[in-house]
Parts: sequence; structure tokens; C-alpha cells
Amino acid sequence: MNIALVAHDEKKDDLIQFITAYRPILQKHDLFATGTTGLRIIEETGLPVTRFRSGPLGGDQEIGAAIARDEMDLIIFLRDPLTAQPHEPDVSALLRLSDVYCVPLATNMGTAEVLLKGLEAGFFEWRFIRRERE
Ligand SMILES: O=C(CO)COP(=O)(O)O
Repeated sequence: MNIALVAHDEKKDDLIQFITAYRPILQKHDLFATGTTGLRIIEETGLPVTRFRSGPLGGDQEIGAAIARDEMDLIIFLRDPLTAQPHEPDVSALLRLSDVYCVPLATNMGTAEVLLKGLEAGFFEWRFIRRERE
């Protein structure tokens, strides 16, 4: 599965901890991330990550485009709910496209844990089945 990992600055430490804890699951999949988040993941976990541009420079929109092309299966986007983001419209657009295309998306660690456990249990196989039928 293709998994996108994104975190706003105040949530990047949380995301790194989360990835470290769930590395046994995540390392079986193809990982993507916005620029700065991706760099931190690569440097601090050693996992291979395909990096898009930084979020404020279009990275959220690149992930949105990948969703529209049916190239993302799961998004973990740890948003900072307490800080205004200059690129909020891009963030909203990414969330909207995940709803348009029914791509599972977590915006906090609690939901992210449930999704990764579901991924490991095979709950995402429907995505392959749907793709084969289309
Ligand atoms: O701002 C972001 C998502 O909206 C994240 O971008 P960076 O990973 O480049 O910090």
C-alpha cells in the first residue's frame, strides 16, 4: 500500500515517535511524505520515503493529486489544531479529496493507530479488490 505521512511542525516529534513504534508495519509499505516531514523520517528512522515538496510550497497539493490518481491508500496527517497555517486552503483540499475518493485518513495519533492495526489485519485489501474491478 502507498502511505502518505505528513505532520505540521508542532506534531513532527509525535509523528517520528509514532513511526518508530509502528516501524514493523510501516516498513512493509511504500512511504511518501511532504518535504520537511519526509526528511526528518529519513534522517531519524532510516526508512525510505518518497518526498514531495514542503507542505506550504505545494506538498499537500501533490498528495491530493496522488489521491485523485488513485495512488494513495492511507494518509496519516498529524495536524496542529492550535496554530494557523498559511496554506490552510491546501490542507483543506487534501482532506476534501480523501473524502471524495474514500481514502482512509487519520489526523491524530489515536486514529492513526487504529488504521495501522487495521492495515496489518488486512482491512485494506478492499482497495486492491476495487482497483481490480475498475
Ligand atoms: O505543512 C505541512 C502540511 O500541511 C507539512 O509540510 P512539511 O512536511 O514540508 O513541513
